[in-house]
Amino acid sequence: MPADPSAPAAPVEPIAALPPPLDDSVLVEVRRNLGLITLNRAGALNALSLGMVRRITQALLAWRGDAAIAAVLIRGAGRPGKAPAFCAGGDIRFFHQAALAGDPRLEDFFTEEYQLNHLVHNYPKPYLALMDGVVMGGGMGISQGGRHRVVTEHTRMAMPETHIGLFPDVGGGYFLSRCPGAVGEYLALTGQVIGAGDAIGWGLADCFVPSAELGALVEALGDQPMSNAAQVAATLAARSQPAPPPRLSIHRADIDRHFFQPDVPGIARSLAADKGDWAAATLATLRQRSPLMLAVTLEQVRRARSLGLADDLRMERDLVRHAFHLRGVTASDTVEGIRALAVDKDHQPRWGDASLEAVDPAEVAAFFESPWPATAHPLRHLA
Ligand SMILES: C/C=C/C(=O)SCCNC(=O)CCNC(=O)[C@H](O)C(C)(C)COP(=O)(O)OP(=O)(O)OC[C@H]1O[C@@H](n2cnc3c(N)ncnc32)[C@H](O)[C@@H]1OP(=O)(O)O
Repeated sequence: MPADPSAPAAPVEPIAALPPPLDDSVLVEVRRNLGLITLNRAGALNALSLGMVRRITQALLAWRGDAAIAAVLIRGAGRPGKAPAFCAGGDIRFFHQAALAGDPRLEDFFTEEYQLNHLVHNYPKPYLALMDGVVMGGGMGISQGGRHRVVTEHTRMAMPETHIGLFPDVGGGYFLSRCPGAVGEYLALTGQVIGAGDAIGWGLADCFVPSAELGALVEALGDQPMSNAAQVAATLAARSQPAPPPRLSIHRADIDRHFFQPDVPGIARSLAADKGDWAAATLATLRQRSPLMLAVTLEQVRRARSLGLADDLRMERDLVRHAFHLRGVTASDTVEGIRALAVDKDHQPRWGDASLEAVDPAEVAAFFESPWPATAHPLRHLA
């Protein structure tokens, strides 16, 4: 069974002291002054396991104080003949299995992944994320805090968690709520996939490099002596190109009008009153999502707007604990959502609430009550 949340948490273990994983799911190498991390689990679109989170964390901590390392770059290994993937998020099949088995590594996963997200955001050296292909969920968590977020023509970016009855975690509240207007609410609730142009336009990426140029970029960064951030930026700028035009930005006024409504039923009513095709498709998407987790997600993004990263991650750590346990594991919309998408693959989740209107506001409020006293919160040490 998972640990009793009211019990004092064990002291936080220094991550650097953890043993490395036994497999090659993350490749870590140094090329002259570049620390290079390659997610190497292409068969699962580089979805993150606990071992991968630990290995990335270990490398970043080791390089943080290493004067020979001028920059860090993270990328995803590809599959021959298939579209590239950076990272499709946390390993949701593991979440499902571990939740049903009461495996305590599920709790460790979220604590350590959120710590890693915080480390990336606060990394003192240039951190480049090559977001070529799928970059979703946990993939966003290890890239959004980076100084140079590179997108390509293959980028398929999303925080798709409401699709699996979850909410956009890994700092999603923090970075989505910083998008312009109500774009954060829109992306969080719908899980809409965006490409390079919209990602740059909405502040979720910094520059565009064609996918075929990424190999040369890595070579250039790893071949030359580098000692400062300006050299890294110049090497990247030399290969950057103008981004392709955004596709969804034409809907910005509608996004703001509908997604600034006070609650999810209000957003649905506003979309229903709009006779356009985009509004109808967007409403249809919302109706497929977990009503409870839509309500939680809207509240999360709105609270996060006035939170710093550390407080946002602490809030998300509370929320993720509740997502699996507040209703009991077997009645959790998250467990059900993962089952439908990735385990049975029937794409027919049976959510706990019959409609958007049926969600109990008191239950939503309970998600925002921490299961831990502040002195025992698993992320109490994050500043
Ligand atoms: C704390 C962290 C939280 C999170 O990050 S929550 C997770 C957020 N991410 C997601 O919800 C994305 C889940 N994945 C998908 O929705 C789809 O994949 C994609 C849209 C990304 C791509 O779809 P397509 O191109 O059709 O590929 P495919 O056949 O679904 O995936 C190839 C293989 O990769 C596995 N896989 C993909 N994403 C994950 C994941 N996040 N965790 C574990 N496995 C994953 C699949 O199951 C499959 O595997 P097989 O070939 O054995 O059926």
